[in-house]
Amino acid sequence: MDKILEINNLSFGYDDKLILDNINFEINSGDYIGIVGPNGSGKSTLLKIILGLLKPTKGSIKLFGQPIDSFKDWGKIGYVAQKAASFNTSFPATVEEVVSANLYPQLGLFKRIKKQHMERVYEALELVGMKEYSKRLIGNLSGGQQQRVFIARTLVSSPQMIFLDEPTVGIDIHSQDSFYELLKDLNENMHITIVMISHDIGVITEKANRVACMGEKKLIVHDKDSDIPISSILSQVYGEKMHLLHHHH
Ligand SMILES: Nc1ncnc2c1ncn2[C@@H]1O[C@H](COP(=O)(O)OP(=O)(O)OP(=O)(O)O)[C@@H](O)[C@H]1O
Repeated sequence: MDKILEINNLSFGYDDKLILDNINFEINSGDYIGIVGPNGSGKSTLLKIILGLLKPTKGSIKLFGQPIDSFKDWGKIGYVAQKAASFNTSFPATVEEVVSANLYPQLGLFKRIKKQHMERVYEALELVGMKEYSKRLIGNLSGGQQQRVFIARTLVSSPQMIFLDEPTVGIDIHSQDSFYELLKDLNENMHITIVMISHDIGVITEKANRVACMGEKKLIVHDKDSDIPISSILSQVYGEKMHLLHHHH
């Protein structure tokens, strides 16, 4: 199996406050990983380090076999943030403009987008079921539809791995279900590796094939087919609060 992310002995702190303490973690091609953990445990910090936005204090990270410092192929890695609640209804960009904006890093800043590039945009929108909304303003769509557009936006760079940071916060339950169907489809049929941060342990344990649990500055990884029940790992990290968090839809 191809390792697409390798983290060795990683530590990180903001100023002198240690957040991650000697973490080891690997992601294989085709994984569907959920990252869970209490508020403030360091999930977003870990993600920012993996995306090259923060530098580790100690340890090493390899992306697709390459040390992160010399890694250039960022198109292989997609990123979808929390629901872009900040779009107001008159935000002046259409769906196809939002998606095609992600073509510029590949084209170079001053190249024009041509017809064949727009075909990729429409293909991506078709894949996420949003092609008919191409000309609509992004701010006029529901939260669930916007998240689909943001998936399409990452797809135009043909990513092999997509990170999502609490992508369904503020999205109604039916749209959440179809959003998870889309992720499953990307993972199983397009073989895109999915790494999703979520507070919803019920969803993560159901959808992901590995769960990485952040707590006490450490990351504990649980495989779906392991003999150890996931509840024992979660209760180490969440303690007494766990029964409040563990629910299924
Ligand atoms: N830029 C920063 N400077 C200093 N401390 C920070 C900074 N960003 C985050 N922290 C602190 O680092 C810790 C980890 O934060 P982080 O956002 O990574 O946690 P998280 O697990 O993603 O939390 P949540 O689930 O609430 O989003 C928290 O104690 C937070 O207050």
